[in-house]
Amino acid sequence: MTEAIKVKSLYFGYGDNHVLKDINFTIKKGDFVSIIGPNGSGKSTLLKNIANILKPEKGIIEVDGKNIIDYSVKELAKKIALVPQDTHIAYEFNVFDIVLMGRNPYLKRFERETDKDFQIAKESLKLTDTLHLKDKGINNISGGERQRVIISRALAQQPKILLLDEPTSHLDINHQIDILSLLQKLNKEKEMTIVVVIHDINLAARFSNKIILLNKGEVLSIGNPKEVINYNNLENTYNLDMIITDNPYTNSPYIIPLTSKEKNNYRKINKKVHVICGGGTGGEVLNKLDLFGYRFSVGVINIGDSDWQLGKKLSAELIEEMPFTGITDKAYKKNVATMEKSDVVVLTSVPYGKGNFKNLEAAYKALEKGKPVYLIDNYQKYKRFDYVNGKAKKILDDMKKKGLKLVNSVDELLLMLKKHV
Ligand SMILES: Nc1ncnc2c1ncn2[C@@H]1O[C@H](COP(=O)(O)OP(=O)(O)OP(=O)(O)O)[C@@H](O)[C@H]1O
Repeated sequence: MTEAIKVKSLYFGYGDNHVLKDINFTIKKGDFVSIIGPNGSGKSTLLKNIANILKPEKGIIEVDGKNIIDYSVKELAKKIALVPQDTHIAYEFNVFDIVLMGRNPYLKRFERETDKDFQIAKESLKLTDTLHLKDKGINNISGGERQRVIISRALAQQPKILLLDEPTSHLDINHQIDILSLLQKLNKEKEMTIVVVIHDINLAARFSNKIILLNKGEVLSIGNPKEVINYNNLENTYNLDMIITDNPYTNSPYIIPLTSKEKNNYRKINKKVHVICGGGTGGEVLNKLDLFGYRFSVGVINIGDSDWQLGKKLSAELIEEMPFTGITDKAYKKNVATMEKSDVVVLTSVPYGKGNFKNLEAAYKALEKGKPVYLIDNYQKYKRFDYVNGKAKKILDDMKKKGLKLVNSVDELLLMLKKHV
């Protein structure tokens, strides 16, 4: 059995407020899953359903292949521990006693904790760097310290699956990284399945292998960080303008939200960029040119190509060719004329074959006429990009000698483009 949690057609409502609608997903053993989504999208409610604190209206939740309603409370507590969002505790217990409560599922009625239980509680405190607080009252420590103590209580429970509702919300940046690194360690070394509700999308992308994006009580997207963190998913869900780039240190997607003021500032740029792309290689550059307020054209591009679709959505000027057709002379000439009217020409790392080679020739011509031409150079990622017997490589080498400017990323391109503004 590789499935830790399986949620099938789950519906849940608070009275008439139908919060979760037809939720379906599987979490595998050893997954590190982040649940993200705007306020009120149902994240905490989903977690509480999985922890059997709330009962679904409809649907089934299985843990380790068994319906959660078929577990006894203690048996389920040995499988799953929940760190709730609100860690406030009404009574004045001391920290150590609180963590020791994590051992309850392992004790029989009226049975006292053994040395082993005390040892496990102590180790759990050590893991979250809170052992020094063990004799303090739970309500006489800071919110961040209490959050770490409650995580220790969950660890003392020695669960196979750890559910955490915004475990970093009260933590300073240092402890945020500490706790997430600890979860990562438990995940890797003890194969503990981790499910966190988290607002920080960048942390979610960095630490988890799977993200569930909730919107209005439905799963809008599920997959690895690169599959879920994209413009379409996030702009619609959060109603926000943003830049999505790569975190160069972790190779995970990284978003920079923009205020409408920042966006409007970019809108003042009145320079025209012509982009030669295709097959999705233009996605990031077209989105960012649009966001930063450049006017841009795309071509020659086949109708139906994913970059053509994006260009159309962004209302770019398109120099088109019929689907699966090589570039005709007519389209080539139009492309050359469009480049002449542009301030800058940008080439993505698109592979060249017979069909699109004329685009490279047109760019060469523009460069020779003194037009600034940039290449976003990711060709090292390709096994092969030249399907015209070395002609594409030769023309690019010649262009480099004649002043083709190389940049490594779209962000670097944007910095360079500022010079032309
Ligand atoms: N105990 C409750 N009784 C009635 N309605 C509730 C209750 N708890 C949550 N809700 C409602 O259910 C919806 C989903 O809430 P939930 O807390 O699951 O969202 P969330 O995605 O975790 O939000 P946040 O990011 O703000 O923590 C909201 O409309 C909320 O007002």
